[in-house]
Parts: sequence; structure tokens; C-alpha cells
Amino acid sequence: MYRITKNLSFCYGHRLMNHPGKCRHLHGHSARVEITLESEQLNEQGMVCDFADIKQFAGQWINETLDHNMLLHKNDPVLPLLQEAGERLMVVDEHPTAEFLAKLIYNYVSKGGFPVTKVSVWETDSSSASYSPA
Ligand SMILES: Nc1nc2c(c(=O)[nH]1)N=C([C@H](O)[C@H](O)COP(=O)(O)OP(=O)(O)OP(=O)(O)O)CN2
Ligand SMILES: [Zn+2]
Repeated sequence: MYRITKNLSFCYGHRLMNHPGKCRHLHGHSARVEITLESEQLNEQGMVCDFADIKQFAGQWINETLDHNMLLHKNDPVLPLLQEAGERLMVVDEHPTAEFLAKLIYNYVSKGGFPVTKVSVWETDSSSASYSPA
């Protein structure tokens, strides 16, 4: 089995409404995403997939959708205030954790036809969450 990983990065804000500690406050991360693809065979270029193609497909979407966006749960009481102020927001049905982001990015890359097996989101240098299908 061949396995490749492409790292991308983006910045975002969020908060975790039910968090008992500091993460219930609005804050931001400069996150790193690891996208892992696997294949039994290599293509005619000797690759699982060109790193540049993953960057083009996933990186563009991440930049347009997540980068410098504020991710908030649909029930977050701060939403009306930020909406009224014209802030850029992404309202989500689930708590905007690293786990949520890993699955969101996995699903996008998978639907794009890439043989993705795992996506990890590093929120900080020491904390990451991964999603891979069962
Ligand atoms: N399983 C998860 N736990 C936490 C998440 C998450 O998305 N999934 N998110 C947060 C906070 O948003 C934030 O990422 C804080 O993380 P943490 O590792 O606690 O950050 P620190 O910089 O304080 O880490 P230290 O290594 O302790 O300095 C919280 N938990
Ligand atoms: Zn956080």
C-alpha cells in the first residue's frame, strides 16, 4: 500500500459553547491539516496523486470556506450580534471542534474522488483530531 500526506494550513476562529474551560470564549487557531491518501497502485506518473492536485482541490476550498472564518454552533447566542456587525461567519449544526473539521474536510476530499483515508486537524502544536471512516 502506498500512502501520501499533504499538509495545508488555515486560520479560523471559534468557540466551544459547552466547554467548561477557556475554550468557551471566542478564540482563534492557526491550524494545520494533514490529508492522507492511499492506493495499492501508482498512476502513470508513479504517484498516488500529485501533491499539487490535493493542494489545488482542498486548499482552494479551505481558503474559500474556512480560512479567516468564524465557526459557530447554530445555537450560539453570540450569532445575532456578529451577524448584525457584518462579520464573516460559518454557522454549523455541530460543535466546531477539531473533530468536526477533520470530518468536514475528509468528506469534501472524498467526494472529490481522491482516495483519502484520513484527515487530521492540528489546532495547536500539541493537539490534533483525526477522522477516518470506520
Ligand atoms: N477533543 C477536543 N478537545 C478540545 C478541542 C477540540 O477541538 N477537540 N478544542 C479545544 C480548544 O478549542 C483549543 O483547541 C484548546 O486546545 P488545547 O490543546 O487545550 O490548547 P492549549 O494551547 O491550552 O494546549 P496546551 O498544550 O495545554 O498548552 C479544547 N479541547
Ligand atoms: Zn479552539
